[in-house]
Amino acid sequence: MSADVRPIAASELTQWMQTVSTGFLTASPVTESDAAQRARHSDPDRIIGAFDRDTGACVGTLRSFRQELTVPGGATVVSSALSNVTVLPTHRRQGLLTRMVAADAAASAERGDTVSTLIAAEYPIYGRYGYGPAASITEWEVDVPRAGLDLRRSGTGDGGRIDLVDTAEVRRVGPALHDRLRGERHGMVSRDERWWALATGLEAFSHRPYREGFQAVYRTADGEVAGLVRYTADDVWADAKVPMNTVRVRDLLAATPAAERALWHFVCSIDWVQKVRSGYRAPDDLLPHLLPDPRAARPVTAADFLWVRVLDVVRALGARTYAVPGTLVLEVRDPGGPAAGRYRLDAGTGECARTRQAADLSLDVSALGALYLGDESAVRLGALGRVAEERPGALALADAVFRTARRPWCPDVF
Ligand SMILES: CC(=O)SCCNC(=O)CCNC(=O)[C@H](O)C(C)(C)COP(=O)(O)OP(=O)(O)OC[C@H]1O[C@@H](n2cnc3c(N)ncnc32)[C@H](O)[C@@H]1OP(=O)(O)O
Repeated sequence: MSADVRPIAASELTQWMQTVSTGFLTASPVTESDAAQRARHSDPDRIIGAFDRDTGACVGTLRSFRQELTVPGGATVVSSALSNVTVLPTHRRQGLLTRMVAADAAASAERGDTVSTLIAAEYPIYGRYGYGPAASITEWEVDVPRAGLDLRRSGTGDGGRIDLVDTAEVRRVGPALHDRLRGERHGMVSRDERWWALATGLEAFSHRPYREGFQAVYRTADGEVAGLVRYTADDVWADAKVPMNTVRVRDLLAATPAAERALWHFVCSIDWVQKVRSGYRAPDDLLPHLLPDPRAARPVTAADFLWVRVLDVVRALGARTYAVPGTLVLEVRDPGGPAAGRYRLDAGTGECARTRQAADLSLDVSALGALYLGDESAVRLGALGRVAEERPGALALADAVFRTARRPWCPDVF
């Protein structure tokens, strides 16, 4: 079976979306109005399909879009974010994904994007294309009775207040709060107006209906919005009328430690709620330690999450800040890719440039992606044979230079 890989025509969008749906094991049909919605919010040149030459059917999909990724220090770099990657089970392992990624990477290089990002469905897929796991997540389940919070009274205890709000208020205050937070937290990615419309049910695809929930805003004593939580709850009662409900946090943004504490205490002290699922948080999230008994928060998922592929090493390394000064010469392997070469990073000034000096470390571009946001340790990658030390002491220096005090956090699936 041979196939053509190319940007799709507008008339092929419904079929393309149906292929995405099938690839993601969703059986519900995609409608013309779903396609019209997707068309309104996508760049048509960046929707790629693989088409079977015998049947003309769309058998593979990949879409990219412009995203801003916050790097250590608070600056952002432009990323080509990959999404909706599927190949039908009838056409898998024939190299279609490889061809679609190559088509998108060529366009990305032409645009001059600094990195490419994605949320990997499965670990083994993307390393071969130069992506490295750059930010991990942990989800906790809080056993509310064990947490030891005072469930008798509500209130923040810090002069701030929490109010339940409607979704329109979330759309009104959410974007500015998110922008404030992503200016401080590396690993976060931009959200556009459409993101908020989908998250709050203003828009929805028919094959992916919106789930109604609750939302609350934290304001400081001065009335400034400093936190937001969106959550859903189930309605489960066990025998003997024991409430067994679980709250699932869909989004919790807090610009200050006070807001973070208040919002977690709020969701962990709602009547009838036995368990709180935190959603995907950074592995060093404060949640467990905001509870009188941190052991009440049990990690239920700990995994890689955001993957980064560095495309332009000079711009990528020049955009972030570094924990300590020091110079490192990196030999980056990227066969046939744009990142290949030798680079000198001056962590003191934050400057990075191509060089002919002898390398201190050599590594694949995927290992550079893993180091980029400060989540991974160069020493650990050295022990795993993924970074080679060409000058004694260079691994330890790279460890100190690249690591960050807080771990990166990407709260969004895209
Ligand atoms: C960013 C996102 O959207 S993540 C979502 C990814 N999509 C999914 O997981 C949906 C279900 N899976 C699929 O649709 C497909 O199996 C895909 C897209 C993962 C892979 O598509 P394919 O066309 O089969 O991949 P392709 O044939 O190009 O594979 C290239 C290489 O990757 C390997 N590979 C591909 N998928 C996997 C996998 N899931 N696990 C391990 N190896 C894999 C192949 O074996 C092949 O290796 P080789 O070059 O050594 O022979």
